[in-house]
Amino acid sequence: MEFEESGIGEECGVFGCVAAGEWPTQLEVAQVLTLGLVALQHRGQESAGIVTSNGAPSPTYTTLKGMGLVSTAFSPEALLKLRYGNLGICHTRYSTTGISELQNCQPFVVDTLHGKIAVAHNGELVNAHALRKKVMRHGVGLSTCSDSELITQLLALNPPMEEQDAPDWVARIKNLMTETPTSYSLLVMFKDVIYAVRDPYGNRPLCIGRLVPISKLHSPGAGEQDTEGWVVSSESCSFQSIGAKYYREVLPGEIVQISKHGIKSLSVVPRPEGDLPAFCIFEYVYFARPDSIFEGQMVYTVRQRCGRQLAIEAPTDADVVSTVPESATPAALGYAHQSGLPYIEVLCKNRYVGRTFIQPKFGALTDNFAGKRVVLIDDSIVRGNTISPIIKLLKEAGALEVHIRVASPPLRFPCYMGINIPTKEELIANKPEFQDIAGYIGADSVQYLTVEGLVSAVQQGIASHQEDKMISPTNKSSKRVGHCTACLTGKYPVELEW
Ligand SMILES: O=P(O)(O)OC[C@H]1O[C@H](OP(=O)(O)OP(=O)(O)O)[C@H](O)[C@@H]1O
Ligand SMILES: NC(=O)CC[C@H](N)C(=O)O
Ligand code: SF4
Ligand SMILES: [Mg+2]
Repeated sequence: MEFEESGIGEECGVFGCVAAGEWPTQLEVAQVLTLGLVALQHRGQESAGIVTSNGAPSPTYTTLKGMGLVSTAFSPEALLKLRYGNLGICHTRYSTTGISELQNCQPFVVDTLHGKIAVAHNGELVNAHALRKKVMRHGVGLSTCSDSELITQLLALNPPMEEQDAPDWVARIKNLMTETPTSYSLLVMFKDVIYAVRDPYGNRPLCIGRLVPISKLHSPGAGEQDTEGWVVSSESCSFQSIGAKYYREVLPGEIVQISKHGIKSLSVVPRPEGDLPAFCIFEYVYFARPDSIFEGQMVYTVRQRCGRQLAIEAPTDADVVSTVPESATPAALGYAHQSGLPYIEVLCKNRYVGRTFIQPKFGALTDNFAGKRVVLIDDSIVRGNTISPIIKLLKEAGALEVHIRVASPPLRFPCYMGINIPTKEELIANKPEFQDIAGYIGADSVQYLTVEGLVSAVQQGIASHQEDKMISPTNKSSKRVGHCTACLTGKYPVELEW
């Protein structure tokens, strides 16, 4: 069998739920957690884990972990064990630090001076190596190579300013933020609350939703008194599958407490003076589900805008516009709309062929394009493994010309913040062949969206009221909008130690 990798690795998904009102709750917290996690499956398929708590003063935590997809990681019998949960957090993993095995599977649960905490993490610590040594110097033993275990242990450490008798979680989380600037979106469960945390750069997403009765879901009159519970998720797409209303995003550097009494913003930790937020721009380009909302805008709409911008920057003399399914479709529609060319489908994707299994992944919808000049849109070219066989297929099936337009700039640099990008040498944009990329992949022409074009397509939809919401009284630097583009530009949001 022949294998050839394509694309860039996903990331992780975190999800949490706290039942509102009286406990024990009537809300099926375990079911909400499982459904929420299934909706984040695109962010990681290696393993999954769920931890629930009954929320009592000396709480009982129930933990389930398994390898593979959410649907296969837990047996129905095992899920029954979670039924007394009044709150819980869960995680679906794509490993970046520490191999894909059960002991690295999240959430991590450790006992601290004040009781057990459970931690779910999306991201990757840029200073994990040095921090590991530092923590070990304190006499803390680490049982895995995972940076998420490191976060858990850092939270368990007494911060310098803490009192002995009661834990000060804000102080502990701030201490973590002092030790490591990025990249993490975290859910920390302690007894009867969940702390939702985004690093000061806001590199990874995190948002909050409100569970309301189905009858009130679409009613504008549904008020706080109708709240059945609170949910928190890497992406808002999961709210649709559990009947929750989008509430708001957790801000960069913010620590939000979620309890049965509601949502409370405890603090917003500032970035160093002058530093902009650095939300991963590739969430918009490729990772996120198109029905998710970031920074007040739907990912699908941003992808369409990228396609429109691409049509402005790289117009093509052609007959039809099409997509490399799945994720490039909104950009292709945007390109078609802007260029005035008709949009048609030229490829049929076999959804049962895995990411690394070379061919046949696509079939040609010959009748739609034989004898025509095709502009084919993809959202990204990474190694270049996907696009070449497609061009060959389309030409053999009768396309007169195939012009490739890419709705993001060439990827040239590795990511150290939670995404597995191939090594520099593996990236097609760094190879000598890139000088004649069209000839190399067999296209009639190839053009990419510029960095400026991508950034403007992303940022023009961030409404000024959204920008205002990002201002915190203590942190004027969070006033402005900013995105990480490091894999495209080599400009990392923080100075790297290697
Ligand atoms: O240049 P390469 O290394 O081949 O990778 C680039 C391709 O990988 C991704 O798609 P993927 O096949 O993951 O599927 P999707 O578009 O359906 O999400 C991306 O959308 C590109 O099409
Ligand atoms: N992709 C991620 O967010 C991974 C989280 C963490 N670094 C892990 O490897 O488990
Ligand atoms: S380097 Fe690229 S993939 Fe990594 S966080 Fe930045 S934009 Fe996202
Ligand atoms: Mg693709």
